[in-house]
Amino acid sequence: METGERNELYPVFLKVNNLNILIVGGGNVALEKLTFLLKSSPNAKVQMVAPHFREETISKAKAHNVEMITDVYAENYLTAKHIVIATTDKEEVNVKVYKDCKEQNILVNVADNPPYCDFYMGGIVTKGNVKIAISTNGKSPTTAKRLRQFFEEVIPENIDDLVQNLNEYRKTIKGNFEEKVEKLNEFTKSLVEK
Ligand SMILES: C[C@@]1(CC(=O)O)c2cc3[nH]c(cc4nc(cc5[nH]c(cc(n2)[C@H]1CCC(=O)O)[C@@](C)(CC(=O)O)[C@@H]5CCC(=O)O)C(CC(=O)O)=C4CCC(=O)O)c(CCC(=O)O)c3CC(=O)O
Ligand SMILES: NC(=O)C1=CN([C@@H]2O[C@H](COP(=O)(O)OP(=O)(O)OC[C@H]3O[C@@H](n4cnc5c(N)ncnc54)[C@H](O)[C@@H]3O)[C@@H](O)[C@H]2O)C=CC1
Repeated sequence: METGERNELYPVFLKVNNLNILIVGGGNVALEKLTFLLKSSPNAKVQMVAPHFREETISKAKAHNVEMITDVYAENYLTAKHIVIATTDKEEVNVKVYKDCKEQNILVNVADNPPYCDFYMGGIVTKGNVKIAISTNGKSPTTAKRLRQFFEEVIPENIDDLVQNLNEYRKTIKGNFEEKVEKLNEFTKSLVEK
């Protein structure tokens, strides 16, 4: 069914190893969000705060130097944070996290709760230097997951060779900016010609 709706979210590729991320909660949802975050960005700087952490969450966190603080959420944990993900089983705690973040202009995602998200986590495909992020505008996370699996399958592993080769080639091209752009476009046009 064509509804005429359009995804107006703006994707960015964050250097999360330069940013301080807080995950509130240490249960199943925290583990899911942490797992996808670290799968894409193994060096992300993450701190977690929860009164209780599940075993699997602890193993994952330890393997990636994620700091775990055993405590209930309090506003002081937002200090110096850029991005916060709330995953607790207490609606009122998640809403408090959301409001505290809004007051401090910190980007916040209440997992699985779109009205309380400044941004959504997406499906992510990584092949060497190439990364594709997928969003269904929050309409169907399952579709995002299936598309991620589809692109993981169809995008060739050696796509990174093309990137590396063109990176070398662009260093060797002489001339001004326009001439370089023209050469690179000429060199790669067969990729999009039917
Ligand atoms: C809006 C968003 C906000 C956010 O959390 O950021 C959101 C919201 C919700 N998710 C829900 C459930 C599920 N989420 C998944 C999976 C993923 N969810 C992810 C992102 C997002 N989920 C954001 C939108 C992304 C977009 O725009 O498409 C992915 C892509 C990335 C990630 O989690 O890091 C990751 C796949 C990663 C991968 O595999 O690559 C599965 C599938 C499964 O696990 O098999 C299910 C069960 C099936 C189902 O319900 O569809 C529910 C209902 C909860 C309830 O029942 O109450 C809501 C709430 C609602 O929709 O209202
Ligand atoms: N598990 C799932 O796949 C799904 C869960 N949900 C909902 O998401 C919420 C979380 O689910 P789970 O992660 O499975 O629960 P969980 O019980 O595994 O984890 C909840 C976490 O929140 C922490 N927590 C509780 N109070 C806190 C506080 N004041 N400050 C900081 N942390 C606190 C707990 O210590 C625990 O680590 C629930 O409301 C659930 O209904 C929704 C859809 C799917």
